[in-house]
Amino acid sequence: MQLLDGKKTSNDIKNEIAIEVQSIKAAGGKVPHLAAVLVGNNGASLTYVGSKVKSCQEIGFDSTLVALPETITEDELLAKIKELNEDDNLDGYIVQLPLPKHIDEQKILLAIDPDKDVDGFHPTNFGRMALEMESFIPATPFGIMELLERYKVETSGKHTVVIGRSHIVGRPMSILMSRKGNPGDSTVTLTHSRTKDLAEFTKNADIIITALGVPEFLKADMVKEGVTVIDVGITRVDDASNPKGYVIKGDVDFDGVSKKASFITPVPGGVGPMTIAMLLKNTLLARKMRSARNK
Ligand SMILES: Nc1nc2c(c(=O)[nH]1)N[C@@H](CN(C=O)c1ccc(C(=O)N[C@@H](CCC(=O)O)C(=O)O)cc1)CN2
Repeated sequence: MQLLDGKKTSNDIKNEIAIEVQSIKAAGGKVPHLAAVLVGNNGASLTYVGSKVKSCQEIGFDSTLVALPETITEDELLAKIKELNEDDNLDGYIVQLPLPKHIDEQKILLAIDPDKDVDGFHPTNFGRMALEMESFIPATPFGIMELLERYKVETSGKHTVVIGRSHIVGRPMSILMSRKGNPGDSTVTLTHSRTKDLAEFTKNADIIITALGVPEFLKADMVKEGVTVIDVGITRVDDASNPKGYVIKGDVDFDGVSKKASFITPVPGGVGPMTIAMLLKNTLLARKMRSARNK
């Protein structure tokens, strides 16, 4: 069994980007600038946005944290988005999800300038991704593709079962794995909460990508020998004995499934850190595209 080490791989990617930033600086160019919009005080979102800003500082990007109160109205947030779209000093930005319930997420994501949409959630980028054109690819699926590539996992002609149809992970993942190329060229089944007999699909899968958010639901008897398992689930489970007050659990019963798997991601330290690294990669791409447009 080979562990797909997202922590190590994400550090490699950050180092590679840091080297590119040094060359941009040496050539007198402008370094990439990422902004992160955080609405409210959701504990997990604070952690993730904090990591995004810290990573920018580590690799030499400019970064801006736009922290807004939970009580902000939809119109006020849309006004902020307009400001960020018009800010010439900014290459890309993200709006951290989830947003408070009184704000229509879809409306906010639609308002983001597709050229600055480094999360790749705008329909323009989503459509370009589906059509195999250059675009920003949502960071979590992009990170999974990068792990498969760097660890040379064979995906061509394989049966990939994706569990979960969220717009952030499952749906884009199913598109990427069915696109031409390597990784890709897979035969994909997208399963979800209404799928009957899920285990019938997982038992026949060569590759399973699970993004359900149900701790340890994928058990050893639901997979075949030699399977590749990508665990996107990150659930915080209360644990008074832990100094943080919680432990992080993936969707996969790691101890059981890893005995049958040929490749598997851990949680934590698998897909999560890759999400941050690929956001930085998208931001570097945004900078390059902007400087090419301004020539
Ligand atoms: N605008 C966006 N919102 C959200 C995205 C996104 O890509 N764009 N994805 C997730 C949250 N996320 C990044 O934003 C994210 C999730 C997890 C990790 C991570 O490194 N996890 C660690 C565990 C850390 C912990 O929870 O203590 C791990 O798996 O090792 C990074 C980023 C939803 N929102």
